[in-house]
Amino acid sequence: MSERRTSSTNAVEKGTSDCDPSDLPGGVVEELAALRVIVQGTAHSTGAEFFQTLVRHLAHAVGTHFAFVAEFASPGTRTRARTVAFWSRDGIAENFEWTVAGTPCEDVVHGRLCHHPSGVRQSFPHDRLVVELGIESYLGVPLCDPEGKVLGHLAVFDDRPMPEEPRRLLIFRIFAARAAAELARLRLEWELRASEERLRDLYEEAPIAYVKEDLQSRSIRANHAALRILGLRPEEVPGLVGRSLVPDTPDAQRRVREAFASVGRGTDTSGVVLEFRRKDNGKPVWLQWWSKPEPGGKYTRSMFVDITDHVLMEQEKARLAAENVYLQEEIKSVHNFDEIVGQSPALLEALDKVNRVAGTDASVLITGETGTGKELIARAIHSASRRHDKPLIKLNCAALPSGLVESELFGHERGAFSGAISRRVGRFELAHGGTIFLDEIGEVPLEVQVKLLRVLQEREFERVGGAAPIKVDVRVIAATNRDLVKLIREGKFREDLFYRLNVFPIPLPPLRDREGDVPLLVHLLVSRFAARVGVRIESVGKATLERLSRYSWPGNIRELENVLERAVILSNGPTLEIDPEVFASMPADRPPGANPPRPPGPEGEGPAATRARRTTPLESLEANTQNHILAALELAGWIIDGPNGAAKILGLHANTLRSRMKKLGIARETHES
Ligand SMILES: Nc1ncnc2c1ncn2[C@@H]1O[C@H](COP(=O)(O)OP(=O)(O)OP(=O)(O)O)[C@@H](O)[C@H]1O
Repeated sequence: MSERRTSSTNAVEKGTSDCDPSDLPGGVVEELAALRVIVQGTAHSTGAEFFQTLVRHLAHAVGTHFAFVAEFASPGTRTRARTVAFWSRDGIAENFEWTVAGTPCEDVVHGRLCHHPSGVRQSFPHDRLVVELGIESYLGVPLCDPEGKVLGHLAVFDDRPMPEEPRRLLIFRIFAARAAAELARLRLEWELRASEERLRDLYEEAPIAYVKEDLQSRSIRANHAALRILGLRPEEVPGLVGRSLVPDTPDAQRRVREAFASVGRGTDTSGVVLEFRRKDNGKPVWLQWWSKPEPGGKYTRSMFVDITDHVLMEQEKARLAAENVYLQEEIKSVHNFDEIVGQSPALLEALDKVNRVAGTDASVLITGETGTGKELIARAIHSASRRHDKPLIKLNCAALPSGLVESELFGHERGAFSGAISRRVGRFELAHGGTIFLDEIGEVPLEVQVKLLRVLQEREFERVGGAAPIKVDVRVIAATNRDLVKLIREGKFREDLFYRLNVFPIPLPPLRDREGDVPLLVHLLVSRFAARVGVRIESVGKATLERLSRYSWPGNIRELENVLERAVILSNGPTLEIDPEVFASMPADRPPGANPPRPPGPEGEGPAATRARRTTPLESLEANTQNHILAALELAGWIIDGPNGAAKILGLHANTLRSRMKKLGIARETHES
């Protein structure tokens, strides 16, 4: 059939020019005429219009009042059919749908040509249309796709008999072949559209983001996931330069440069991690990105997934790791926070300031000679503040080469400078929610002082090599043994930073000004070292204690610690004695009544130190501690806890004091009796 049609079509095309139809046999002439009708009538139409033309011409060609083309109402079932074009007497009528069982179409839809020359009404008395129209005859043929699958059917019918006529059948078959071809084409078109729609839905609704862009990273198309992740509105997509969403940090720029270079070379980028900023709110997003150049080389197709949560987790891990390293360092240095010993007015005045400022968030500047307990005081302020359960992070600014102070304080991005292999979390970030203690603040390089000032004023900073500001909630405590006013005069310290830090100054007295504190410290430190070294020392020799009290201690408590630690290690009895030779060899010893010498270095130029002579009779460490606690209890009216309690005076935790009182047998009755 199709071979004949092909040759006939050619014949029609030729016939109009150089072939005389009267030379051909009769059947072929009929066929040619029918084909001409179809070709001319339907040449420029498709779909519904095509079928309407077809049924009109068919009815005329075979001489019937009625003709239709029908398809199945629902694909996959043959129980119901509906017309796609219906010719009724002298015009196109409304399409209709019907159940094929019990109608002349029933056999046709099952694949058989069916001709009822007459008697249709009698044979199908329940077919409403047949009865209504008074149908007498019927001719129907199935319409099949090239694989033989029935897609629908073509039928002509009439209220007059339709005798068997080869010519009519031939013409009918030609129309049927054309109708079948159009129906098959429509079906294919429909399937194509449906699959395109499915693909579009898949593309649009895919959980993975897809973007098509040119080699300058101008986007052409983006699916919903891409819009959602990048914070874009659909109308912002065409022409948007993807690179404009990459932050201006060395690391982010390098990554995107490398990714684009490899796409430009025609290679895939598989799974690179890129950092972007959302278009709508500038928030950072991290994407794992795959790009593939299109075969033409002009566009790339990219897909990406949002891994921001994962990256943030990694960063938090890095922060915790940094915190861990920091804490490990901290653990190595033993702190005795609750053991601020001393009752000299100079120390009590400093402790009173600690109490007053601890509860506020004010910056504190602790000044004093080396070894006077500045760090101890900083820790005491933090412990008594509302931030006590958050970290206290310390940085000794003098312990680092000046080039590293900035990155140590503020962290750095990967690749911020040569050697910055990975991103580093700075001490300010570690201290978030807590306190940062900047020891030796006078050593901070001028360029870093600017950044410090910004944190103090605005509570934000940027990592070295980073563009995005990082907000922090950190209380700053700084300490120095240098004369900052002098440094300001010399142009080495910023005045504005000084005033910001100096909101609440706490000057710590040197040990030589702490009248009466040396014996207390001696007893505390000797018992601490004895326990550590594992020796039993019950008292300190009278002469030794006098010498210790007389000495001017330019290195303050740290120097006292060193001397006592050495003495404890060398001790050979329950009474600690220090050879007078040791004092003779020490630079700052002074005879009783003599003015104390000034400590070495520029900071020694301070006010003349007061004399600190010790006249306490020799007693055991235990007795001394007992007396000391009793004195504090008396002073506090036997109140242990609270701001004016004995524990506060002694710089001890209330529970520690209670357990010591119990151990030493101190009770109020004892006092009252
Ligand atoms: N009042 C005190 N009671 C008990 N121990 C103290 C007291 N003050 C300081 N110390 C001890 O003295 C040592 C030195 O103190 P710290 O490190 O706080 O001094 P610093 O002023 O910060 O020193 P530097 O200026 O050298 O950094 C520490 O071991 C500390 O525990």
